Amino acid sequence: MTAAPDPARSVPPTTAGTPDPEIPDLVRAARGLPVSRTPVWFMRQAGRSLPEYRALRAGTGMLAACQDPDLVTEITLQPVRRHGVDAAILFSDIVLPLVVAGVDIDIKAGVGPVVASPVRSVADVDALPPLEPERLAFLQTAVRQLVAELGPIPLIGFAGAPFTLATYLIEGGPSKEHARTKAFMYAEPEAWSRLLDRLAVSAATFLRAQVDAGASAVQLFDSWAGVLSAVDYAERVLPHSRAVIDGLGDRDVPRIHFGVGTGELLPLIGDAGADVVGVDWRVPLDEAARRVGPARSLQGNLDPAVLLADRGTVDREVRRVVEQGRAARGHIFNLGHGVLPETDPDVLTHVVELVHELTATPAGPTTPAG
Ligand SMILES: Cc1c2[nH]c(c1CCC(=O)O)Cc1[nH]c(c(CCC(=O)O)c1C)Cc1[nH]c(c(CCC(=O)O)c1C)Cc1[nH]c(c(C)c1CCC(=O)O)C2
Repeated sequence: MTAAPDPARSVPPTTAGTPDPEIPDLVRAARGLPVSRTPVWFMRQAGRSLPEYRALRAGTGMLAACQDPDLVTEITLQPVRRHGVDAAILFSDIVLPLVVAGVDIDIKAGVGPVVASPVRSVADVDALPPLEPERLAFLQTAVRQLVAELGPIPLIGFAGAPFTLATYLIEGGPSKEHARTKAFMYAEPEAWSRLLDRLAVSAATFLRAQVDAGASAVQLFDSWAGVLSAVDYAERVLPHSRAVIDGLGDRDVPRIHFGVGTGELLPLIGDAGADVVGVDWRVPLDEAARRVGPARSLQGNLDPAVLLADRGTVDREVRRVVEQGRAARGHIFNLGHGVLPETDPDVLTHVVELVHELTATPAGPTTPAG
């Protein structure tokens, strides 16, 4: 599916004394190693912007599709074939571990996850069923099929972080202010901590299942963490997100950690244990690199709405993100949040080509930091 690795590339050792030219650019960028060109993928690349996705999904509910290994495989591959992105992301959803464990959740089209009985008390927390790893056999089948089909292209596994999952469980569905969630966090600190502990355990189980079946990297989505102050995030959320990442043990895969509106939290998001901090469009990548420090790479951060503008604007903004990304230890090009459903897929393909063109190094690898 991609060109054979270029033997002329000199790839530094990743483990003492063993240079490995087989390591994909995504993994190298995540580790701050030289890349042949900046890797690109898009959050929500598999989904409603693609007509072939809408055709395949017709008549199948979102959660049913996520539990059908053949559908998961095909939907995950669609954007890789069409756009030539440098990574696939497993077609699934952050609420899937809860659904598989037996929590009554539906994903309503155009709305998002809706929880039948929201969590509002300690008793509700204790009643949440645990996720038995054996119930993830379908997911591991999908991952194995994908790894076989993808060849050298890495598959990113993912999970929802405890805070973001807690917002759905407590609110009962999507919300803007997350007021009930915060009220529960302040009023019931012990129940809160117990809830996030449980969510961390199931997120870690979900990630391990994907990595053990062959995923090459993982992303922890804490999409809504940006609604918290740095102090509350540090004290009441970060330890639980760290527990998810620590739950991967010594599995040697890069960890990407992302949230929206997290400008003030960027150093903490890194501290929770990420190799790569995902950044939305609000903070330019050179400034994000200063906030995160030299020990981590960055992912992001084109505003998804830019893709709805004219070609000149798209090109200018892509160039800006690429240039600002050079300040980071390593840069994985992405959007600042998911692809909007109304995006023209041809524009996504164009962005992949442009990023590759702007960052290709025919004479050999570059070090993004200079
Ligand atoms: C918060 C969150 C959710 N799910 C996810 C997050 C974190 C990322 C983010 O912040 O966007 C993660 C997610 N959800 C989905 C993926 C698949 C992989 C990918 O292409 O990125 C991933 C990584 C598929 C999906 N998840 C969902 C869809 C759309 C459902 C459909 O096609 O009918 C897809 C493709 C549904 C969903 N699920 C959720 C929402 C808010 C929605 C959108 C509701 C809507 O607009 O319809 C919860």
